Amino acid sequence: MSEKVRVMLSEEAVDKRIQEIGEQINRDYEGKQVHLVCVLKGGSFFMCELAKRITVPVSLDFMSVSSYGSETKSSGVVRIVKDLDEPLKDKDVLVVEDIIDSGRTLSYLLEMLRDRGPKSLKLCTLLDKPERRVVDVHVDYTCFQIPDEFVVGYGLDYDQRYRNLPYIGVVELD
Ligand SMILES: O=P(O)(O)OC[C@H]1O[C@H](OP(=O)(O)OP(=O)(O)O)[C@H](O)[C@@H]1O
Ligand code: HPA
Repeated sequence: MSEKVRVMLSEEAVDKRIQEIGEQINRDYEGKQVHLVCVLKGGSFFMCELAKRITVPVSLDFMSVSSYGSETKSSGVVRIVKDLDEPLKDKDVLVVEDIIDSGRTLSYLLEMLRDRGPKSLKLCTLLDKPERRVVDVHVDYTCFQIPDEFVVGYGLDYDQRYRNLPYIGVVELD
């Protein structure tokens, strides 16, 4: 059996939309410094492209989380695998993610980060699959809402592969 990737969102479409979102962030954060928090691994490609388009002062930090074992996955409890290097106290924090699916990861993570006392806390995602939502999450910036299909590329993986594709695609098996 071989795999093919069907393009859902071309590289040009993704780049154009990231530019638009970057401009919106520049307007919203005028006069401030935005502290971007990247959720690894998937968020890293989007974070880099977004950061290049932001013209207000930017600082960056990275964290990695994983759901607890399969039994508790549906509880949405996440374990910090790599924590942030810096405190969030009094910072204007913008969490950058590749995708919001059930909403469990981000809902839990945002609560955890809010407890660290940022001045503001917002969420920016490359992709959102609203049909899959189980837990409500307020998303401040969404590049694309997509249908309920398993996507790869731009940081998103299928069994750790395809993260490096410069577009968003759907893996199809022949
Ligand atoms: O809304 P949810 O249903 O919680 O799903 C979204 C989460 O799943 C993906 O991460 P994943 O665990 O695949 O990690 P990765 O970024 O390292 O691939 C994605 O990056 C989000 O963090
Ligand atoms: O569609 C997806 N693709 C890759 N990883 C994911 N994690 C949640 N949804 C997805």
